[in-house]
Amino acid sequence: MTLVRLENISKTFRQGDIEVHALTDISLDVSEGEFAALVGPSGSGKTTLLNIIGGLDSPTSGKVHLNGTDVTALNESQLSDFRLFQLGFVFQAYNLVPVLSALENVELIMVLQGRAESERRERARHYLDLVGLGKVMDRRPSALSGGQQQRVAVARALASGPRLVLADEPTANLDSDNATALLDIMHKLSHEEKTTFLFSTHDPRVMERAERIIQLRDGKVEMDRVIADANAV
Ligand SMILES: Nc1ncnc2c1ncn2[C@@H]1O[C@H](COP(=O)(O)OP(=O)(O)OP(=O)(O)O)[C@@H](O)[C@H]1O
Repeated sequence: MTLVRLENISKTFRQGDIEVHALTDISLDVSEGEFAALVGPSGSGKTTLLNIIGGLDSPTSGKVHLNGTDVTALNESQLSDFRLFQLGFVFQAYNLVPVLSALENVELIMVLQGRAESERRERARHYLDLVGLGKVMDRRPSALSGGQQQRVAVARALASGPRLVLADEPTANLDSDNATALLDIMHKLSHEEKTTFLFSTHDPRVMERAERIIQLRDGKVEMDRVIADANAV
């Protein structure tokens, strides 16, 4: 089933008299369960595309359909609800709240979703266990390594029950071993939880683990290749 459908997406940024064509006429589909990497040189449009799919930015023209909803037609309050219930985000900077424990950080989005405390706690523990942090869930982010903090961010994204997880350079601040370990965890979760992942990366070792590679250049899709069947583990 198609989860994301991009139709003729273009994005132009204007800086004074200068126009930057960040994305030009991008059309592509992402199916449910895919584990796909968005790759391409710096400035090729990866972040812009992820932001548009995630409703954090709007295209200059074109449409984004996610799970049957025309994201580009939503107003601000519909968009924030949509993001809260349908999407999980993992950013380059882990974006954890420093005064909260790992467990409380994972619970936070579920608080906003209005989930009951017992359910929140149970889900947060479950996902922290799955990412291998069961023993350190009471620690604050400052007492965790970078790799562990990013695993908290992955647990947080998944615990909210999203249809799609968008990850912008999730391994950019990690060394190679931590980067591959994080990707292995994301990959495992994408199969076990049947969650769709779309992540951007520069890292060749991270790219190797993708089941589909969408390569951008100058704001256009230069190559789009399925490496493995997303349903085969
Ligand atoms: N807010 C903005 N205002 C003006 N230009 C922008 C803005 N955001 C992005 N751009 C431009 O759009 C183009 C695409 O940028 P984008 O950040 O999407 O690329 P990227 O592939 O994610 O790069 P990187 O790998 O370095 O993060 C670049 O030319 C960038 O300078």
